[in-house]
Amino acid sequence: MTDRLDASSAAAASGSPVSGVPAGPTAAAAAGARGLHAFVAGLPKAELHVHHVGSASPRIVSELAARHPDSKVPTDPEALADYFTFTDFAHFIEVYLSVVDLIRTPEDVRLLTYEVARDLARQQVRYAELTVTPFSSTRRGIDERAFMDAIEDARKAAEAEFGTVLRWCFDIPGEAGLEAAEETTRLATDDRIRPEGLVSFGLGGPEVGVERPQFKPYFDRAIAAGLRSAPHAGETTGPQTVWDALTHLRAERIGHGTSSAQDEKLLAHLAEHRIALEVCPTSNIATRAVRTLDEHPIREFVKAGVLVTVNSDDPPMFGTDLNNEYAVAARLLDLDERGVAGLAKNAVEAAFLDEAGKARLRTEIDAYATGWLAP
Ligand SMILES: Nc1ncnc2c1ncn2[C@@H]1O[C@H](CCC(=O)c2cccc(C(=O)O)c2)[C@@H](O)[C@H]1O
Ligand SMILES: [Zn+2]
Repeated sequence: MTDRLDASSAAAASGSPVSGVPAGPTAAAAAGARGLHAFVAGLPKAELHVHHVGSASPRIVSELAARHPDSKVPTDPEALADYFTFTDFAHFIEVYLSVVDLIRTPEDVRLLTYEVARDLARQQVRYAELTVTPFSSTRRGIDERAFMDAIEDARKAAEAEFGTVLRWCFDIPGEAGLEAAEETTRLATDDRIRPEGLVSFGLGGPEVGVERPQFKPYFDRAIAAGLRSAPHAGETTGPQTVWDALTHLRAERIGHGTSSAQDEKLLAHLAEHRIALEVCPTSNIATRAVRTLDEHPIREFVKAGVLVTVNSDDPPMFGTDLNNEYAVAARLLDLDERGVAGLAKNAVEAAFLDEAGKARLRTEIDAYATGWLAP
């Protein structure tokens, strides 16, 4: 499909004003691409779909692997790149869990979290909602109180030292079933244990055979406790999974939602109700959820007026980072700098952040884009 959107319609559809023009297919485009990468690198950003363990850098993973020689995870960063090559989604989960197995002490948790925050700050990420799976750590023997203290300690240090604001999304690893759902809900709603930075509740892992409606009681409890709902859906299964997340889990945002493009009514519903899709282009290719980037449905989403946010999911595992995901989205949507700034502002609109915080981020993005584009 080659229905290329020009920057104006793309950015307009994505909810932000633009007067930019699409880069032409010439040397100017090459210069523009270089300029665009530089623009993205400095652009203040918010990231809404990025996993805690999935963000462990090769350096951190190899350091943790060295601490645990019994692990099959390579200690050599180069070998790790091969190790992070997946044949399908199930293989991705298997590799993901082998990294989860490396996180064995509260010190491992704090080191991981602080370094992830450092990597986000390096990309000018001012605000990130990090998806954390506490069940996977508590069931592996990490004390729940120590776990919460470790992530909160790193969160506060990151805000003080990097200026990056972190919030948590606690997600249920759905394939682990209702035991995991109960434990995750308890950790997310018990005021004696839930961390101050917790804002949302999610559902991750394989979708095949993991029907969303069964988790309704747990999402009801989390929402009643003031948490926002942002489950994965439509990543490796069809649009019905997205419908189920909307109707049974009262999703306010959808992780991936890739298969939404197969259902016109669903696209219209998402657009009408401003339910953001947390789009992670390279993730979808790496896990084989989508065959090639040119076949990625992000253009259909924008064309349908859906609120599209750009995210990295598990960046080191997918050989990417958030800046690269913005560059990929800009290429697929044929965006200039103003259009890319519009994507950043989409993430601010969809963030589970108070209005004052959103206003600050919007001002930062506008000031940066204006400064960049000034003659
Ligand atoms: N793109 C992604 N799409 C979906 N999820 C993703 C993605 N990236 C990262 N995740 C994370 O993968 C985990 C999967 C954990 C899991 O399935 C599982 C199954 C059985 C037992 C246990 C256990 O811990 O004992 C865990 C989830 O927690 C989720 O947060
Ligand atoms: Zn994810």
